[in-house]
Amino acid sequence: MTVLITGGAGYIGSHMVLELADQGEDVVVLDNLSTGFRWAVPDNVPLVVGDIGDRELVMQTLRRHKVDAILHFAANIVVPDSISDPLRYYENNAANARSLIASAVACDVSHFVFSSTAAVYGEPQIEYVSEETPTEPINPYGRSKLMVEWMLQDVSRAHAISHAALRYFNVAGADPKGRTGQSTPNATHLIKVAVQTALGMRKRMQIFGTDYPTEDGSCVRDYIHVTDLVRAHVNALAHLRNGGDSVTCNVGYSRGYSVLEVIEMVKKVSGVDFEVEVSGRRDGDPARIVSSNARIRALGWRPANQDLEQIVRQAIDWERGLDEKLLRSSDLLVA
Ligand SMILES: NC(=O)c1ccc[n+]([C@@H]2O[C@H](COP(=O)([O-])OP(=O)(O)OC[C@H]3O[C@@H](n4cnc5c(N)ncnc54)[C@H](O)[C@@H]3O)[C@@H](O)[C@H]2O)c1
Ligand SMILES: O=c1ccn([C@@H]2O[C@H](COP(=O)(O)OP(=O)(O)O[C@H]3O[C@H](CO)[C@@H](O)[C@H](O)[C@H]3O)[C@@H](O)[C@H]2O)c(=O)[nH]1
Repeated sequence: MTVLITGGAGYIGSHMVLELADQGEDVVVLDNLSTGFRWAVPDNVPLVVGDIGDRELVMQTLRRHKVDAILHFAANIVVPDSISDPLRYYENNAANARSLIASAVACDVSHFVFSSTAAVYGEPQIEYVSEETPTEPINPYGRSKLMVEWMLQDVSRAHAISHAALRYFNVAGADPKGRTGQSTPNATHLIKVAVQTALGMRKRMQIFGTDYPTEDGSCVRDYIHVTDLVRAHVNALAHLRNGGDSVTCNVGYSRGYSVLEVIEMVKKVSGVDFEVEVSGRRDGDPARIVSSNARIRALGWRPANQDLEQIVRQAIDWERGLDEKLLRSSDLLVA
């Protein structure tokens, strides 16, 4: 039994590859390297460079490697880009996912684990978001992900394929052994931006709003370490392989930190009092979004890396080594 990991050369997917390879699972990666890196896939893991929307290539890969499960990470992920170029997001995140699911059904793949997002909830006015909270996405990114959840629900009813939709909260941190991490050059995520500012790669950073109805006025998020996140996929896959029903689960720590708290932590860990300016609110930011994680815990998931200080320390360590890694990588030379 082989697991196909789409987007396995990207940030989260490359951690998933390492986790499964460390466990001795047979893995194959499909990635078009649009935002991923060849070096992020270990040499002993087969990498098929191509697109999830390429039916022929996908079906050939599924058959050749006798794939029984797909972990589908490949997508476009920048919310503001999804607003300025919605059709690209519907094409890649929804239409290409439809094509991938069709290939999976045609090749009798048994299980499908999908990278969904807390963005499907929109702006919930609730302290802890459960999977029963209404899904009201407010941008094309969140909508494109919700469409795939719907497709999977219908397809799992009609065909012999079970699925898990995992709604990630805010993913951060890096592989504790330093093998991979968040490498996207222009990433917009708070911890990445704050770390880059601490390391002098940006002159200053902005806080998008301090007038929210939260304790200190800045937005509150549920930051989850990427290694705990990928372990949730291991639990979800085991559940499906043991004959469990299709399931939708939040994956977060059920604990919120404000933007100001995160920035303070990055300053403390880096020892650099970098420049921060308060600017206006960013479009589409909910004031607070924190998970209830009872359902994924019921599948046996137990987080192990909840310490924000540790998450930030590993993000800093990774960023420090990244420049050299990018310079050495053939991806950059090709670009
Ligand atoms: N990073 C977060 O905080 C976060 C939060 C919620 C959900 N997610 C979801 O997790 C998944 C992984 O995100 P990430 O942060 O690792 O992003 P990423 O950009 O680092 O990884 C995406 C990978 O998919 C590949 N890819 C994109 N389109 C493809 C296609 N059509 N065919 C083949 N490969 C393709 C890219 O080259 C890249 O390697 C995404 O589905 C994203 O929506 C991420
Ligand atoms: O330079 C920055 C960057 C971010 N923020 C704030 O920090 C918070 C977190 O922002 P960010 O790290 O961009 O994450 P989110 O917008 O919460 O979205 C992330 O988390 C979602 C799940 O909750 C995923 O779906 C998205 O892909 C992922 O980008 C928000 O309040 C932002 O306004 C700043 O103040 N300054």
